[in-house]
Amino acid sequence: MFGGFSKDIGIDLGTANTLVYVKSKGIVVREPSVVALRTDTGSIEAVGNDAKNMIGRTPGNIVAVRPMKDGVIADFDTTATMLKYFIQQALKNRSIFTRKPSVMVCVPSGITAVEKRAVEDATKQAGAKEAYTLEEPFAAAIGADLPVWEPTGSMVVDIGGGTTEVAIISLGGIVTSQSIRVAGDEMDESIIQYIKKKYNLMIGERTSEALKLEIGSAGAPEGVDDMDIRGRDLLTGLPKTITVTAEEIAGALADTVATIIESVKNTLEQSPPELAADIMDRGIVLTGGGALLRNLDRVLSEETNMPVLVAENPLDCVAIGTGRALENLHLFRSKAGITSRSDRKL
Ligand SMILES: Nc1ncnc2c1ncn2[C@@H]1O[C@H](COP(=O)(O)OP(=O)(O)OP(=O)(O)O)[C@@H](O)[C@H]1O
Repeated sequence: MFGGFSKDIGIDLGTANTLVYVKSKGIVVREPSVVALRTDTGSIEAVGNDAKNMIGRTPGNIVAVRPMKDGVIADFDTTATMLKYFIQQALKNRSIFTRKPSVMVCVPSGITAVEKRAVEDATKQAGAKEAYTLEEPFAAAIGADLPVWEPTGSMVVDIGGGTTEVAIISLGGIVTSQSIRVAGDEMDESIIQYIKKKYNLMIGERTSEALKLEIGSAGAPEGVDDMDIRGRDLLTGLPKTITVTAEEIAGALADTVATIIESVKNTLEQSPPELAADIMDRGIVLTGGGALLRNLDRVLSEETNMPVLVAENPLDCVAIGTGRALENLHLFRSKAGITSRSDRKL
C-alpha cells in the first residue's frame, strides 16, 4: 500500500484557493475555494472562479460561500461537494481512471484531530479511495525544494488565506512549528475595518483584497501609489468613490504583519541552536500567497536578523509538495504527520 499509487492526487485545500496536483501532470486545477448555492433548493450554482465572481453580487436566492475558514472546514457538505467537483475536473479526459483515486490533502499543523478527520471524511465523501493528510508547512517546504530529509535545519513560513504556518524542519520531520489563524483574510478584514472607520465607507472583501494586492505593503511603502475604490457611504447609503494611499494600507496591515513576525520569532526562539545556525546560513523561506506582500521579506529579515527569501511560485509550493509527498509516500512512514483514512469505512 505504501509503494506508490497508480493514480495520485495531491490537494492544497486552502481557505482562499484550492490547487490539485496530478502525478506526472503537475497542477491541473487552480481555483478559488468558493461555492455558489441556491438558497431555495440547496443546489450548487457554480464552483471556483465562477462562484468567486458572484461574491457580493448574488441575487437573493443565491449565496456565494467559502466553505473553508481559518484553514479548516467550516461547512462540511459544501466542502465535500467542492472537493468532488475539483477532483472530477482534475481527472477529466483521463479514461484510464476508472477506479477511485487516492488523495493526499494538506492540513494546517495546528488543527485538532476532529478537524483533521473532517478533512479526511470530506475527501472520502468526494470520491477518494484512500484519504491522507499531510501537515501544510512540510508540504510547503518540499514544494520550495528545501532539503527536508537532510540533517540540516530548514525554516518555512507559509502565509495563506486563513493560516500562517511557521515550521523548522530537519531529517524528514517538523522539529518545532506554530500555526496561527492570522494571514491574508485577516489583512483584508483589517483594510475593511480601516476604511469603515476612517471614511464611513463599507467595502466588500474583493475590493479590500484588490487594495492589498495593488498597493499593500509591509512596513513603509516605497513610492507614492494610491488607488480609487468604490463602496457604500454608511451615512447616506449611496455609492461613493474615495482615493486611498499606500501608506494608509500599510498602516491598516501593520498589526497583522506584526503578529506574523512575532510568530516567526517565537518559533526561532524554540529552535535548537544547531538548527538556528543552519537557518542563519540558508535563510527563512516564505511560501503561500501572503509571501507576495510587498516588502514582507525585507521587514522580516530586519526583524529577525536572518536572510529571508520568497520561494519561486509561492502560491504553488503546498500543492507541489503534496503531490511529491504522494509519489514518495514510503519515505514518510511515521514521519511528517501523515495520517490515513484508508482503513476505516465511512
Ligand atoms: N501579491 C500578493 N500580495 C499580498 N497577498 C497576496 C498576493 N497574492 C495573493 N495574496 C493573498 O494570499 C492568500 C492566498 O494564499 P494561498 O492560496 O497560499 O492560501 P490558501 O492555501 O488558500 O490558504 P490557507 O493555507 O490558509 O488555507 C490570499 O489572502 C491572497 O489575498
